[in-house]
Amino acid sequence: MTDRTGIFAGDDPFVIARDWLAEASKTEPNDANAIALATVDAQGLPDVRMVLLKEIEGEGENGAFVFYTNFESAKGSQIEATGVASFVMHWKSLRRQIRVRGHVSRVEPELADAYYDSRALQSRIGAWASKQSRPLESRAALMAEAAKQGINLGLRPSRPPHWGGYRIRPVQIEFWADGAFRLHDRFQWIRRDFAKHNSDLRSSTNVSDQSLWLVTRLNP
Ligand SMILES: Cc1cc2nc3c(=O)[nH]c(=O)nc-3n(C[C@H](O)[C@H](O)[C@H](O)COP(=O)(O)O)c2cc1C
Repeated sequence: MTDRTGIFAGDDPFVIARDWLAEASKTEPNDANAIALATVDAQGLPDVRMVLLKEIEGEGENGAFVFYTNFESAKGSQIEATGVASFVMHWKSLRRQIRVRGHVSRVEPELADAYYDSRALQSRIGAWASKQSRPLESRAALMAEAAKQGINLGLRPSRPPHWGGYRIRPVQIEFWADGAFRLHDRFQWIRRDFAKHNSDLRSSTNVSDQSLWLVTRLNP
């Protein structure tokens, strides 16, 4: 049992996350959907950068977070090698954060095509022109490449094979809201199947409880 009320109330973390993001979209000056996405490299060294969260999909078993990028970028290589990522989003205007850890897979090509096609033409051309995260001789070289691609690709470019979406299926989601005197509220949602395989969490799982998530209030 938890004493979850107000902004923390609800049976599904994806519904709560969507509500919080909708609220933040009204109060943030820009990019309320920006997330700091963390991955690890082959040495286990963490890496982090901002990306834009493009979708909070579904709920329950089917819930997920989606962003788009270049598969051959540093983050792309790290995700392809490890299959995991985490992110945090923080809204200064609301004084709230959401943290997510999970498994990552590519979104279906048809879905990525649809999102790609919805973008501005210059952005679609940019996805072809940029070899994201690899060295670039000069800004002029990038502009020349974009101009060249623009001529070759025409007005309806297809999605580049190296560009698409990643879907994060969380094993853990935490909702945090600022409280007076640093006595913040924190609620951690952990997938029960994940908790069972994690020795630090196993003791807190109730085998008779069939719900998908184990929800725990944490000390600030
Ligand atoms: C607010 C903000 C939003 C961004 N959104 C994206 C994005 O959606 N996708 C992306 O590939 N890069 C995005 N970037 C750029 C990334 O932070 C990063 O520079 C780039 O993806 C290369 O990262 P990597 O070398 O770790 O792969 C964004 C940057 C900022 C500051």
